[in-house]
Amino acid sequence: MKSFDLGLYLVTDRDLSLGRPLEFIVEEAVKGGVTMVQLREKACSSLEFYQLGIRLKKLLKPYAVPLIINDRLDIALAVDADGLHIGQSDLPWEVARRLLGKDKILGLSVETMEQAEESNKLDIDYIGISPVFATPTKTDTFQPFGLEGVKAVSSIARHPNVAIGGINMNNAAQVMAQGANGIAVVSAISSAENPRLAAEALKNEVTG
Ligand SMILES: Cc1ncc(COP(=O)(O)OP(=O)(O)O)c(N)n1
Ligand SMILES: Cc1ncsc1CCOP(=O)(O)O
Ligand SMILES: [Mg+2]
Repeated sequence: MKSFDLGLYLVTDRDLSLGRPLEFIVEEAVKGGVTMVQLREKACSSLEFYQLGIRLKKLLKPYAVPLIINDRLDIALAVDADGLHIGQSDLPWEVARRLLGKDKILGLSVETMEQAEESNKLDIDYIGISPVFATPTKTDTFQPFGLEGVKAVSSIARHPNVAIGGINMNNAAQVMAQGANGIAVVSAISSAENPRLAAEALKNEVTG
């Protein structure tokens, strides 16, 4: 059975990791309480993406933290990752599901209320509410949902949801209070001076 906890979801970005190795960020984050990890490296050759995936899979196995691959179904299959995260402009979810099989985790971003409603009909495992707030980490986004939007999506969503975009220590508790099942962050952990302490502090906000 696939089981996963969206509570505190780390999405990687080596460019925002202050020169530290990805493995260091990921392992410290997991020790601090991260429950899911997504390998999201936009400026990466296929070979490097594959090698990073293999290394992260090995690293995460003893912690039983799922590894999700961003965008690349081929890499998710090649490294036998726990799942794939796709957006509205990525491969169709049906194709991803067919090739991944029913036992892998499939996440889909929703950027509008209409997409959130549509996602209820799909054979996916979670939705990413994207973005909650505007963020310099990803600028090619739709209008941010804001806290009210997170509340509206959470109230209609049939799938578990994770909120993403501009989430940090100052707003994590408010995001959770809207009904989100978890928060996904890049910079709040990857760019923190101490990623383990940052993860611990965020986890406290999530668990209350
Ligand atoms: C958990 C989570 N939610 C949303 C996204 C954004 O995915 P997408 O819209 O495909 O954009 P890119 O990440 O590919 O730039 C995500 N990655 N993770
Ligand atoms: C990948 C992604 N999808 C929507 S916003 C975003 C980036 C979130 O980064 P940060 O947590 O640094 O705002
Ligand atoms: Mg994508």
